[in-house]
Amino acid sequence: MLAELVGGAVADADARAAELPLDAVIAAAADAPPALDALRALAPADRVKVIAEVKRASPSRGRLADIPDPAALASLYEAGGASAISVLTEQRRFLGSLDDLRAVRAAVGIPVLRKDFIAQPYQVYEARAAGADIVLLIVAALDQPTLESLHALTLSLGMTALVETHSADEVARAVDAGAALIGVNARNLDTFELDRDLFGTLADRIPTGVIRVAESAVLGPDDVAHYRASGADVVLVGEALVTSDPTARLAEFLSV
Ligand SMILES: O=C(O)c1ccccc1NCC(=O)[C@H](O)[C@H](O)COP(=O)(O)O
Repeated sequence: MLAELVGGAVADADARAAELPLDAVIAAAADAPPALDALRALAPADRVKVIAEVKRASPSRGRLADIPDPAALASLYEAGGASAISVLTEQRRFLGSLDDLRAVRAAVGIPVLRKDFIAQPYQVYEARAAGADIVLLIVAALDQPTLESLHALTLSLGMTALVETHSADEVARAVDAGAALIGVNARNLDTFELDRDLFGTLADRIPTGVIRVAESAVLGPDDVAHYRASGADVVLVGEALVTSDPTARLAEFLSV
């Protein structure tokens, strides 16, 4: 499934590149207001921080929520205490778009993550041009030279990369790439199996000074408490927020 998702995202990026060539996207990225400091926003604190996700649908769960106004949802997230917003921009299975990202960027003053299946420089430049402060780089989707070059490109544009892992080997690769923000996704992106204990088994392999993000499978405050007790600085939450009252849910999660 991961290979299919990456292939689709790259094909969609190639189609956009046929309309707006790389040179133009590079120029648009250079013209965009500077990226916000995501490492500061997500820095370890006395309490767990939340990256709140705008997520309409997913391959594992199908349609989750309509979200006609992603900017309004993101504003609720910000008012509710989220430290950053994740916007799924993949179109085929998640029903997201770069327009969602632009709308969210215009509505909030906290960092915005482009959550997509990024495998090409074009996608990094268009993230910056659309106002993203963070891009997702999934270790399992990239060979090491590509991971390192996309990471370096992300930093050169003033952004931060959330480098996503799902095994000890992938954490080692993220560290080798110089990641300052490492996520452990509880979801296996091929089988969709969820393992809430995976973060705890890998957290110690993430060096001190690197921000630790527990991604996926937060359904209630107990899951946040479990991740926090295992060393998470930040949790990334999608489904639980878009399928209920996001303000009330965030308050529960932030009180852990
Ligand atoms: O959510 C999926 O089904 C999925 C399938 C394949 C690749 C990625 C997928 N999701 C992306 C994410 O990592 C999640 O949207 C994010 O971590 C939030 O997860 P959750 O809180 O469990 O909705």
